[in-house]
Amino acid sequence: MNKDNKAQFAFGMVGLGTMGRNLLLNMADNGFAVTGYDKSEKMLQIFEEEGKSHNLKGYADINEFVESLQSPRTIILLVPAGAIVDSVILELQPLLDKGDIIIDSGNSYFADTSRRYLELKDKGIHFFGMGISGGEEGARFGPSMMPGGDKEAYAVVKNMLEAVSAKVNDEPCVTYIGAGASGHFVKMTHNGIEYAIMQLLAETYEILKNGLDYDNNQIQQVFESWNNGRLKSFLMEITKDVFLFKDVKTGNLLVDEIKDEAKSKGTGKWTSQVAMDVEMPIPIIDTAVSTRNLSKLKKLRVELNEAFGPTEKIKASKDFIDDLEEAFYFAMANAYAQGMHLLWKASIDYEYGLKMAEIAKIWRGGCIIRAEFLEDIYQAYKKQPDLQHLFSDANVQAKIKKSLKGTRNVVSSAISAGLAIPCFAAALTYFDTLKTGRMPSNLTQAQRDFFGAHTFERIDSEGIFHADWNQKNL
Ligand SMILES: NC(=O)C1=CN([C@@H]2O[C@H](COP(=O)(O)OP(=O)(O)OC[C@H]3O[C@@H](n4cnc5c(N)ncnc54)[C@H](OP(=O)(O)O)[C@@H]3O)[C@@H](O)[C@H]2O)C=CC1
Ligand SMILES: O=C(CO)[C@H](O)[C@H](O)COP(=O)(O)O
Repeated sequence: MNKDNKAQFAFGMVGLGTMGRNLLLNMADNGFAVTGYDKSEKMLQIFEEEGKSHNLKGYADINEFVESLQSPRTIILLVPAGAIVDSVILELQPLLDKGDIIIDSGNSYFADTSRRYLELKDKGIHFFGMGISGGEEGARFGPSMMPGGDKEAYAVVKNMLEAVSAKVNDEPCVTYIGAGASGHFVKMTHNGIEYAIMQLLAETYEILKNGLDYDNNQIQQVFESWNNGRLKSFLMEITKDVFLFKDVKTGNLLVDEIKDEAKSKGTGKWTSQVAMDVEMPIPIIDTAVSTRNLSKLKKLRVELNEAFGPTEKIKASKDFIDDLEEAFYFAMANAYAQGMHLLWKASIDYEYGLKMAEIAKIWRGGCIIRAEFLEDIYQAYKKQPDLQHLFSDANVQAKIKKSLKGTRNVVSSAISAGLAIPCFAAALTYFDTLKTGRMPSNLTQAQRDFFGAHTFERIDSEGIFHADWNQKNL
């Protein structure tokens, strides 16, 4: 540390918890001069201890922290989303100069990012939202990052972000996402897909455990074999390992000792809420959010389980595990397709200018939803940048077609046995609806017009029509 020159660090981090500390250490590993600020003394100590081989420093005083940064000051926030981000910005603002940069890298709600950008723009401070994914390990050794908004400020940090990000085929898993709050919108959608895939893995576990009576060891083997094939993904990989992890307290497998009530921090819910706002159907993600909420109704579930009785076993054919692999592939593909479709629509409605291929490309490494299948998504949008829906791509279509038979067998067998597979079922019914040339929605329109004079359109002429349904024109 150079004591004669106070402003010695190139990048500063506010929040030295799981993500902030590890990203900062990653930056230090890559040769960047970094400093951090956290109100927790404990976090500062851990940070300095873990980073002792580097020339870095942590501050408990925000004034000293800001003074230690070179101009233009570049400060990344990795604090809990919501009011804390506003309070940190409020503390920083009087200490900053025009041209300084704040990057919010937490899971902030995208509308908050738009508001903060405008508030800080008035004061001459650059602000942009940047989603980050990869958890603790990703932050430490290479995350996927989704910066969007202020292009001028992005140019200042581009090289650093590319250096610290994950790499796939030597290409960085970070790119300029688009205008406005697009970085946080894309990260929110990433998390929506994350919820869907996690729920599909949970339902697969349910089928194997309660439908087929597999023990944890057998379940682990199924996931392990799938992870060596086209279903290879980060979530599949960690899930297979969960089934081997021993509880220190009981010596049993830890998974069996964990309560069946799933918590959430909000990004999945926001994805569903926003999808409703922009009228994009993403029922697998919606169902994954609702299923976490259903899991919280433990007392009611136990009461109704006693009232209605247990589920039955699945009468499995010898190829059932192969069918299950197809069903997982099918439902997973639908989940990614729904997320991408939402991004396609948001890009139009919010004028984000998203490059869909680039998004798939930077999700192939570093992030929680990284998966083999993202290569197919990347290639599809690379070939056709304006592709509305992933399932219009010929390569994806061919693969989906091949997995349909197994999917129908798994979904119908599980439903017949009374097993709860909400996301598998949502995937299949979404797909079947999407490929219905003429839906029964003409009846919905007739009903709306009948009870509320809401009008309808006709197939044989342009215009808006209303019928006097009470005349009983039978
Ligand atoms: N964990 C993950 O896998 C991922 C998290 N994220 C997002 O990243 C953000 C950070 O998450 P994560 O690192 O897990 O959270 P942590 O809780 O581990 O870390 C947040 C840190 O910020 C500190 N902090 C809180 N308020 C202030 C303040 N006013 N000034 C300075 N420091 C403060 C906290 O201190 P204290 O504990 O004392 O309050 C804590 O050390 C969140 O938005 C999260 O959603 C994004 C991707 C992955
Ligand atoms: O952003 C993440 C990964 O990409 C976080 O891990 C995410 O916040 C987890 O969400 P939840 O707590 O709602 O399951």
